[in-house]
Amino acid sequence: MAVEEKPPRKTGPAHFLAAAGYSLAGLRRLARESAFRQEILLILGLLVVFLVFGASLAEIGGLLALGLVLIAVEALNTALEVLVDHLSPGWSQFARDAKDLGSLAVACVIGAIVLFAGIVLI
Ligand SMILES: Nc1ncnc2c1ncn2[C@@H]1O[C@H](COP(=O)(O)OP(=O)(O)OP(=O)(O)O)[C@@H](O)[C@H]1O
Repeated sequence: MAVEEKPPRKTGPAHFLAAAGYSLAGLRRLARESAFRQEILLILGLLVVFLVFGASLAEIGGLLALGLVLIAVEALNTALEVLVDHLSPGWSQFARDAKDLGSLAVACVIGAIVLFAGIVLI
């Protein structure tokens, strides 16, 4: 297997700009996942409900912060799925465990968001 040479490491402001570009590329990749698009709809839907019910700035900030945590966990879960699919094109127990654990992590954050929204709105 041919090994591609790594580009030289960037430092200082160039590193900061490059990292922002990598994150944007990650966001574009994540946007191809239907689960991610549904999670964004959940956050936006709850945001509208919070605004209609006159939630405080702190409550809206809490929702947005939890939404960012959900995006972060979904990004890591997608990274894990990409690796697992590459390592195990067929069925295997480790692939199943890894994907199920990733799903659990996402489900926990969605549970935290639903709990938070329930507490704010009740
Ligand atoms: N290669 C595999 N070997 C064994 N089980 C697998 C494999 N790929 C997927 N699974 C099982 O199928 C489930 C769904 O996997 P799939 O790849 O369809 O994820 P997904 O539904 O796209 O996840 P998400 O909604 O988080 O994107 C996994 O949680 C796992 O239990």
